[in-house]
Amino acid sequence: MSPEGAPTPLRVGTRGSKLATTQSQQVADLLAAHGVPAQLSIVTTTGDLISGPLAQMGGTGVFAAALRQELLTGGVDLAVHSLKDLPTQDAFDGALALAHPPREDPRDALVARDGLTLEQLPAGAVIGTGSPRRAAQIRALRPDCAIADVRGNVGTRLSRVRGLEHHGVTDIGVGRETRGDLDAVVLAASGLARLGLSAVVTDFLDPHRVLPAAGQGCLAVEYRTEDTAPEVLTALRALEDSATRVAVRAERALLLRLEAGCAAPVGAYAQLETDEAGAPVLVLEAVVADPRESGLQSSEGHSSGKQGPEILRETARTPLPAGFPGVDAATETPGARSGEVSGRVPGPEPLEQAERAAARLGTELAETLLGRGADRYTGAEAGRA
Ligand SMILES: NCc1[nH]cc(CCC(=O)O)c1CC(=O)O
Repeated sequence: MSPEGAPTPLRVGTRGSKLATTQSQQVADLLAAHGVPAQLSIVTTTGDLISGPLAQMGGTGVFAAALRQELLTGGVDLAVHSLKDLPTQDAFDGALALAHPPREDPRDALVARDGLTLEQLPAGAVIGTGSPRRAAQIRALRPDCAIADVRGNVGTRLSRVRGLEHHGVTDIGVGRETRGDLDAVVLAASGLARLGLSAVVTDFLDPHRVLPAAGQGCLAVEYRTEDTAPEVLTALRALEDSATRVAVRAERALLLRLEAGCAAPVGAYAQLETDEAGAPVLVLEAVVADPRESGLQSSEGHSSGKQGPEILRETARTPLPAGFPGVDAATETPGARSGEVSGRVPGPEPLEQAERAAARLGTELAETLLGRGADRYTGAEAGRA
């Protein structure tokens, strides 16, 4: 607020891509609906000017780093990220924190020619993706199909599918000769939905068969812990979803323990369930794939290996505090529920307790995977694949 009381719009930092500005505007609109007028402030990075294989120069983390820098130095008041592109390491000693709006569709989506599903694609079909995680899992299901390395924004990728050449015609970097050269591409369902493009999806892939990236489908709103205005904190709390917060805590703890970056062949998906007695349980599924048989590595080109890559798969679960997430932990006071939890020693608040359990779950599942040799495929070396 200015001294006169007229609201100064909050500056919401965002990347400049159509997907980024669309989803950031959705957050700005939510903030406005909660009484905090907000406008986008596009943060351009050197990475945005390069159309080459970004994953090989350190991945999408470079975009997040530039946004975070702008937030830390006060150039913007908030930053909106796709959570899956946000590095897991906290390098800022608590100077920044995240609010988590409810997760949207976590699934990967196949966009194929002629309305085909993954199952219906003919043998020899070529499927485009730049993600070793998607490539490996798709190859495991369809070892008779080939993978093509596809990069670029959503429009560019869609234009590679035969019949969808009209997408992305104004994008820089899409060559006329590569339009329509593939049978299908795989993209995040949430990204397509935010752009109003869900109708192009021909097969929503079961998230238990093709595990999404940690945090896929989630936006994260980052803010400074020291000097964010109280009315902004109130608005952020209103768009916060505790079930999402706890699920992604488990997924990202797994990633952190595996020392895996956003380009690593790791899938992780956590969901809140209830056990037979109706008590809340967090279930975490994870895969670590061998990227060498994914068909993405250049030495192989379009891989034609007879069998798909090795996939390490594990599932683990942990109980959560009774009542979670039905209670609004943000407004709860420790004594408020003492009637319901009689006989229990007063402990940390349910949300905090749930987050700790989630982080432990992720770390322990990562250790199980490491015990099975997952370090062969993740970490500094393999993450470049
Ligand atoms: N790596 C690119 C990226 N980062 C975030 C999304 C949108 C989905 C999301 O917010 O999780 C996408 C597009 C895609 O993976 O198809």
